[in-house]
Amino acid sequence: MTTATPQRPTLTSKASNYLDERTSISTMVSMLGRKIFPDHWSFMLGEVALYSFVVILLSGTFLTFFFEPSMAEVHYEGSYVPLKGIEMSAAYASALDISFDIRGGLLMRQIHHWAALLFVAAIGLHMLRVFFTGAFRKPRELNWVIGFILFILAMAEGFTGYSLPDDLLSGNGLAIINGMIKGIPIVGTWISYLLFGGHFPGHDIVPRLFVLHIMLLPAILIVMIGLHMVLMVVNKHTQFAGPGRTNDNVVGVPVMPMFAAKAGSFFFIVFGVIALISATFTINPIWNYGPYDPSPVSAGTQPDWYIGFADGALRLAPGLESEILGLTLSWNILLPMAVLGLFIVLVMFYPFIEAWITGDKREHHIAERPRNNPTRTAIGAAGVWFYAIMWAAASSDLIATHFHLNVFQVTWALQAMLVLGPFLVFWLTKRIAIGLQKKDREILLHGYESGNIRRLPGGAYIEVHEPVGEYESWRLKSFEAYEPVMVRPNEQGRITAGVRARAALTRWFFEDRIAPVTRGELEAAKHDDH
Ligand code: HEM
Ligand code: HEM
Repeated sequence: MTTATPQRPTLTSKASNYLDERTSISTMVSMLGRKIFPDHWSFMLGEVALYSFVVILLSGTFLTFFFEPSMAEVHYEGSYVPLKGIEMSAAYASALDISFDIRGGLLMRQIHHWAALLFVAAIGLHMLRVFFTGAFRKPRELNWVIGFILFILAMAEGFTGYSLPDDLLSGNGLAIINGMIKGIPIVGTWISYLLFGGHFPGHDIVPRLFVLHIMLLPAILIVMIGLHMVLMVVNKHTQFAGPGRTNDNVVGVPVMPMFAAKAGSFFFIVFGVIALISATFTINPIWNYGPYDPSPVSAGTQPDWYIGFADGALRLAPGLESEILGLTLSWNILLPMAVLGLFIVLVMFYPFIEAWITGDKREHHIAERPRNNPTRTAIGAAGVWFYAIMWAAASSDLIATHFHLNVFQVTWALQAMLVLGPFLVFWLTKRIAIGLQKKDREILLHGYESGNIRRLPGGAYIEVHEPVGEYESWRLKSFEAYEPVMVRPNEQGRITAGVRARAALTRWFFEDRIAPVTRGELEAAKHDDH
């Protein structure tokens, strides 16, 4: 008989015991390790956002070592010959040094910039995925709001970063912001004075934006992303319908080891793709633009893609001004600011607005197929259209020059598309979604059309339908019934205007609703097919 010799503790086990005895971290690690993640390609978008943020942090830290956030005037003496001896700010000179005289500097600038572009794109698509699958419904409304704040913070990070190198483009961007601020009646001029430390452009804006860009905003972003992830774990992830997947379970792979291995490798893929793009495609060649000078106005320039919608909104606003009590009201600035503000508030609080309209207080853990909620999908499509037109309008001059059109006509066409387009897109999307629902109903009840026509002994012709597979049938059947809210008098027995408005909205939301297939209908269909 042999006795097992006790194994000597290894250095790692000793270290982990030491840590665990002092922090009880093992409980958390094992809980998190057992967490289940469902699998669907669209859940990758949030991950891309997360990993590109890590790339931004790494490259941004590198840039901070060499960037000089100062608007003190210097004469450029670096190795880029065309700008030699030119007067510029220390910030612009240091960004040129990073590009030409610091080893790996240009690649890092490009990695930082490309990662920022990808970051905001991934967030935008992630947000659309969450919206169109209804993943923002109870209990995830708060995480939607946190996510939306992240989106705003990301745009603020992008704008402040873009303004740091103090080249002609970043200066033009700041000039637009200055104009917008000054357009606010009464307080505008004062706010501009405070922000720029005197007359625009002043000498303070770059160091101020630098503090925001590398310290305050990233710190808030990191905390909010942490909160976003904690809430995601607490609420559990939604999953698409399938055999064995219910509102009360999550089917997928555990974090340890499968998901962690997958996520780890995916991080390196995202990093690799960003590095490859950055090594091969120029972004923001500031040496071509020259230092900022308020007098030259460059034509055909574009902001980073995610700021385009704000620029476009300004271009589409009618050039109206009125004077009240000696105050000039610039509607060309106030109107787009009000419309954008309203748009942002509506998107941010959409989960609460929809829940109020539908009166739905249930928890939802199954991601909805966009067609199964035609009104929401149509609202989303109309919103995307509205955003896309404002975004396209940021290039109205380029559209005109490229297609040899009159820039005024391009603006009028875009204005019409901005105002009328959302209604058309809403109607069209809703009809398509309802059409798809009807098709799903048909498939579920009678199977797929096979195109195979048979003649029966009695002479009649029938088309043979192929039965739906088990997985497909789960997908088609997973359709939650929604009911419009009933109008009820309040405690005083009165029907208030609020109740009436809610009733009208709920009717509108559920208009042309397709009811889910019932068990009775399925049985009857089976019987018919026999
Ligand atoms: C810095 C930006 C963001 C990062 C890094 C991020 C990251 C993530 C990740 C990794 C997930 C889990 C995987 C997935 O579902 O894709 C997730 C889920 C989620 N995110 Fe974000 N997100 C960000 C912004 C947003 C925005 C802008 C919104 C909405 C306005 C949002 C709303 C949500 C919601 C509701 C979930 C839970 C989804 C579910 O359970 O199906 N997030 N986020
Ligand atoms: C979501 C977060 C961030 C976004 C979207 C972002 C975006 C940008 C952009 C677009 C630029 C202009 C780059 C160029 O010159 O072509 C920039 C510059 C810069 N960023 Fe960031 N950034 C972020 C976070 C950070 C962080 C966390 C740091 C520091 C740790 C940082 C440090 C810098 C520095 C020093 C510059 C100026 C250098 C230069 O322009 O060459 N950034 N950022």
